[in-house]
Formats: sequence, C-alpha cells, structure tokens
Amino acid sequence: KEKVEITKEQRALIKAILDAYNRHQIPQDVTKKLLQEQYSAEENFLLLTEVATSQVQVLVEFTKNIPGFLSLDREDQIALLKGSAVEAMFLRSAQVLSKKMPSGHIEVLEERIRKSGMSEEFMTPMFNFYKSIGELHMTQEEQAILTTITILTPDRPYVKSHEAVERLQETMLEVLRKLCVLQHPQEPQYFARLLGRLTELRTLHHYHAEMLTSWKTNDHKFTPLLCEIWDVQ
Ligand SMILES: CC(C)NC(=O)n1c(-c2ccccc2)cc2c1CN(S(=O)(=O)c1cccs1)CC2
Repeated sequence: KEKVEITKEQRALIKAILDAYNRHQIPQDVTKKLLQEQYSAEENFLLLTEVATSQVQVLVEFTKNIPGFLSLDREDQIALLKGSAVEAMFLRSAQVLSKKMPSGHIEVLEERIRKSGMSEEFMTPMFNFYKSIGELHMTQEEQAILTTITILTPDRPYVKSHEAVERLQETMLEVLRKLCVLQHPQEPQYFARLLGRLTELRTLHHYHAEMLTSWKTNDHKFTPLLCEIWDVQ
C-alpha cells in the first residue's frame, strides 16, 4: 500500500489555489437573477451572457493567482486563457449545479438554461456532463485544482513554451493525484475518473464552437469580452 504524503510545498500550493478559487466567485446577485421570475428565451439568453461574462472576469483573476502562471511568457498566458475559457466555464457551471441548493432551484436553473435558444443536441451532452461531475462529489480543493489543470493544458493553440506549461501542469497533476488517494481511499480509480472528465470537457468545447455559429446566424449578441475570449466575429 503506497504511503502518500503531501509535502509542505504542495500544501502551500493547495492553499494558494483554494483561496484564489474561493475569493474569485461569480457575484451571487448575477446567479440569483437566473433564479427569479419567468423569463423568455431571449431574456434567458441575455442572463446567461451576463453570467458567462462575469465568469470570464472571475477566471482571469483566478488564473493570475496560480503559482507560476505570471512567470509564463505573456502571449502564452493569453493563449492558455483563451484555450481554457469554455472548459473552465462548463466546469464552473457543473460545480454550481452540483452544489447543495434549496430544493427547486436546480430545476429552475435547468429550465432557464434549456429555454435560452440553445440547440437540443448541445443540451444532452452538457447536462450529462453536469450530472457526471455532480456524481463525483468533488471536494473544494479537487474542484479548484482540476480547474487549474484545465487552464494549464500545454497543447492549446498558439502556446509557444509547451514545456514550461507542461511542468506547471505536472506539478498540479501530482498534487491532485495525492489528494484523491488521501480523500477517496475507497476509490482507487477516483483520480483517473477526474481526468476522464477533462476529456469530456474537450468534447463540450467542440460542441460549444458549433453552438456559437448557430447563435451567430440567429443574430444573438455576445458581450465584447465573450467575443474576445471565444474569437467570435
Ligand atoms: C456559472 C456560469 C459560468 N454558467 C453559465 O454561464 N452557463 C450556464 C449555467 C450553468 C449552471 C448554472 C448557471 C449557469 C449554462 C450555460 C452557461 C453559459 N453558456 S455560454 O457561455 O455558451 C452562453 C450562451 C449564451 C450566452 S452565454 C451556455 C450554457
């Protein structure tokens, strides 16, 4: 039986990331709006745009607190943010939905999301992903570090210093591996299941790109920040 121990440095890393993750949350009022009275598909779309935009702002702030991120090449920092924004948004959405919410809130949120002009074939994989994340019952640390690993993916488009990013990601992967062994001793495959979710995230990223084109054709407007981070228009 492997004796797993988290080093002092790794504990400091976990603390830094968890603090940043908890400090940079989407403002409650923005997500609360999603729960208010009945909206039309158009209004739901606008609300999601607002929530997604605020999530990107939160993502940028969170990323700046990832140890080592700001020492990366400046252009690589942008490439990593743009490459991971959609996946980080779906991960955060899944975490929002898997949180203990007052009964009925989840259903209302799901209803708002379903009725926002999104194509049906995108709904199924998206809600399957939310469900598969919810079933993992991730701890806060695991959520924060999994988001960090997603951001530090070396093979995003236009990343130049692949090795520098890979080194940072490997450090985070080792921390997550140890956390999984320590926090889920009965599930030896838990770490592998978490990494499997990252693969599922990439397929959602692909669906999302297709969605954007369909929204564009139906003349849906996005905010300048979403257009910038998603390379739209
Ligand atoms: C919490 C934030 C990050 N989640 C969020 O913005 N959601 C949520 C969501 C999930 C669970 C709880 C609350 C909200 C569902 C969807 C989005 C955004 N996208 S989108 O970015 O493609 C978008 C499409 C049109 C305008 S913005 C569409 C799907």
